[in-house]
Amino acid sequence: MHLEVNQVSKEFVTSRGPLLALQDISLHVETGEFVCVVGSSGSGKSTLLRLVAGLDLPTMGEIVVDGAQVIGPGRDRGMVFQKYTLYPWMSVADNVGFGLKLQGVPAAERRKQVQYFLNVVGLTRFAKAYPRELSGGMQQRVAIARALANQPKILLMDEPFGALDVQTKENMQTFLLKLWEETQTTILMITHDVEEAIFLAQRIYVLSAHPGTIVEEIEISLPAGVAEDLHAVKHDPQFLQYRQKITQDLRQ
Ligand SMILES: Nc1ncnc2c1ncn2[C@@H]1O[C@H](COP(=O)(O)OP(=O)(O)OP(=O)(O)O)[C@@H](O)[C@H]1O
Repeated sequence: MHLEVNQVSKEFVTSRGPLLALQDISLHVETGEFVCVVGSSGSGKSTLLRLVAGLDLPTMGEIVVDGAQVIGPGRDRGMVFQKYTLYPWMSVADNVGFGLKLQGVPAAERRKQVQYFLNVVGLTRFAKAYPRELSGGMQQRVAIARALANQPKILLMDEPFGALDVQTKENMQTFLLKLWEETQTTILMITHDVEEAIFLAQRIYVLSAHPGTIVEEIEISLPAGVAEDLHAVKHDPQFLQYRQKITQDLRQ
């Protein structure tokens, strides 16, 4: 898997004239990587992810996945949004299997896949439950299972934990890091949360606002002993250095 965003700009036409949301964005994600784009509100993060998802098209530049230009949504890119986007009338299992059903995967095979991915996100016991019976964090885990069930080349995550309370958010961050390590899923995630980005990503692009431009690319390397412990890592000198640098970049 090789995702490339090449010199992408996006201009919106608004009632107050043209608005340049993204300017000359170039980035890449390789197989198995966990990459975060961090930016403040209005820096164009959602716009960028929508372009990668193929939900909208760039004004200039191109987005390429494994040599093919993105011209619309595709199963090779799985999406997880901030708002829970589960179908309320479907059970958890049916939500996870929905994409497989659309693809025409036979019922028996579908059941196997659904079981597998529910197990991956630790929700086997809730297969028959309905979304309204689950907490926010659990619903987001179902959404992740649903995206993974389609076996995308890359998982695109738009502030997936933005709507969760602090405790649930921390649990989900730890969960996602473990899931990424175990499944070797390629992930591109956008967030405004600098600490979240440093904890999760191997590489971070910092997006500054008006217009959205990439001002920095940072490789993250944290000491093995604390890298997977969200609380310990926040006191690590290296972590604090990254945080200071990114916070400074965001203020530019
Ligand atoms: N469809 C649209 N039409 C016009 N302007 C838009 C549209 N979508 C986004 N914008 C503008 O583009 C800019 C970037 O918006 P975007 O939602 O991508 O930012 P963001 O970084 O995701 O912000 P937030 O973190 O607050 O969600 C904003 O100024 C926004 O008003």
